[in-house]
Formats: sequence, structure tokens, C-alpha cells
Amino acid sequence: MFHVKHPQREVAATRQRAVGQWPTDPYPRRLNVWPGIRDASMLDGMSAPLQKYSPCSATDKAAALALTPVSSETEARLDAYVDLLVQWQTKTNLVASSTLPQLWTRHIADSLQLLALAPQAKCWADLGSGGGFPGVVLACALADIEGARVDLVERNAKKAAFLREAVRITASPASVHLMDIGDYVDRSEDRIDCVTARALAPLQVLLGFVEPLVNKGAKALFLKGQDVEAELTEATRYWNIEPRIHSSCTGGQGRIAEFDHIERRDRRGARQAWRGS
Ligand SMILES: C[S@@+](CC[C@H](N)C(=O)[O-])C[C@H]1O[C@@H](n2cnc3c(N)ncnc32)[C@H](O)[C@@H]1O
Repeated sequence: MFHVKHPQREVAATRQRAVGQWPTDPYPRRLNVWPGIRDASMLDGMSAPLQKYSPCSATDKAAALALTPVSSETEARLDAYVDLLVQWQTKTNLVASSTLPQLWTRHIADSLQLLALAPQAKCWADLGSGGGFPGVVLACALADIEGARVDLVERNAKKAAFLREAVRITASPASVHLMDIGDYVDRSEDRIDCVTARALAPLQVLLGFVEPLVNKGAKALFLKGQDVEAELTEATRYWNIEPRIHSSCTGGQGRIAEFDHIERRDRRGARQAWRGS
């Protein structure tokens, strides 16, 4: 005999299990969140009706959009992107699952804040895009600007497949480059106004990646954490740099390191740093 699962009963039973397992909902004013779901891995194996419940918080989304306001068109694109990311997160590690309840502030506002630092930039390149931060978020926000484009560079095939799907469903002006950053930079002939990276490598290595693009006129913006001072000290062993350091609008220890000019101090030393030795 076949055991037929009734979606609504499944919802009720799993809800009961989840409520039993987790403390009281800390976001009582959330509109579209199912209390009890704290981690996308809990959605694993659940039926489609269950997957419509998002582990992301509406309160967190409102806080993010207060920090980095966007048009309603951009918000709709970002909503579609977040839904896709939550679905894929059950199979592919795109972000730390523990950060999903703060996805809008930790990842989306963190990415959107870069736009204010390069307001004229239309052509962006995001190196090591992973799950799309900041590249896909920037592409969603730039979608209505004529001539805007974002290159998403990622060498992991699964993540590149996710990025392609994110670009498709958000109809954002981005293209995915499934390749190593070194190859992308070497082959890049199109104009790049701004190059970004988040959670990719220490500063002295990032500077080696972006040097050819910055020398052709791009601005580099790196989303960094509390170790940025130590990374800058190390980077100045290899590079002549005049960075501007901005505090993240999302608070905490986040910093943005901005570079308009990069020069090697010592060719051999810089090349060694680039290789990570
Ligand atoms: C820690 S993840 C960060 C992803 C995203 N930027 C974020 O902040 O969520 C780093 C990503 O860079 C990619 N990556 C690392 N080195 C790379 C390289 N040399 N070329 C292309 N992609 C690279 C990895 O595959 C990974 O997806």
C-alpha cells in the first residue's frame, strides 16, 4: 500500500516538531516567516508547500531597506533572488546557514552599500561571486540603468550554475564567467569602472588580482571584516597604496577598503604575495 502524504498535515506535523525544538520566535512581527525555521537545512526534504516558508525575517528585510533603500522594481528582483537562494541553500552551501535570518542586513544591505561609493560606475566586475554577494545584488539594483552590466567571476561550477539561474530569474544585467580570476583579468578587454570582492582573500592577494584593472582606471572596493588594519599593514610590505577605509553601514566590525591607485613596491615581493606565499 502506498503511503500518501497530505501536504497540510505534513505542514502541521513539521510545524509542531519545529516549535517544540526551537525557543519562542524572536521576531514576533515577521510577516512571512514561519516560527521555528531558523536554518534552511530544516527545509531539506520537505514538500513544495513547506518550502514557501522563508527562514528570512521581514523585520530584518525592513531594517536592510531602511539602511539601503531601493526602488520597488529592485526590491522585487531581490525578493526573487532571495527565494532562489533559500531553495538552493538546501543543496549548495551559498552562505552560512546561520546567517539566513539576517540575510537582508548581513548580505544584501552589505552589498548594496557599495553603490554609494561608486555612484557613476556602470560596469562592474565581482571576483569570487559565490552565492552572488555583492555581484548579483548590485546587478539587481543596476537593472534599470542603461548600459549597466556586472561580470560575475566564479570558478566553482555549481555556484556558477546558481548565479546563472539568479541572473535569469531576476532579469538583471549580469554575465557569469566560470573561470579563474587570473584568466578573467588577463582576458578582460571591456571597460570596468568598479571591481569588487567579498570574503575572497587577504588584501595583499586581492591587490594582485585587481592591479591590471585598477591600472586601467577601475576603482576597487573590498568588503572586509575587523582584520582590515592587520591586512593593510601586511599589504604595505608589497604595495604602495593609499586606501580609504569606510565603516559598513550595517554596523559591527565590517569595513570597506577602497583603492583608486595601486603600485607594486617590489615586483618579486608582490608576485610572491599574489601567489599567497
Ligand atoms: C568564501 S566565498 C565568498 C563568496 C561571496 N563573495 C560572498 O561574499 O558570499 C569565495 C568564492 O570565491 C571563489 N573563488 C576563490 N578563488 C577563486 C579564483 N581564483 N577564481 C575564481 N573564483 C574563486 C570560490 O569558489 C568561492 O565561491
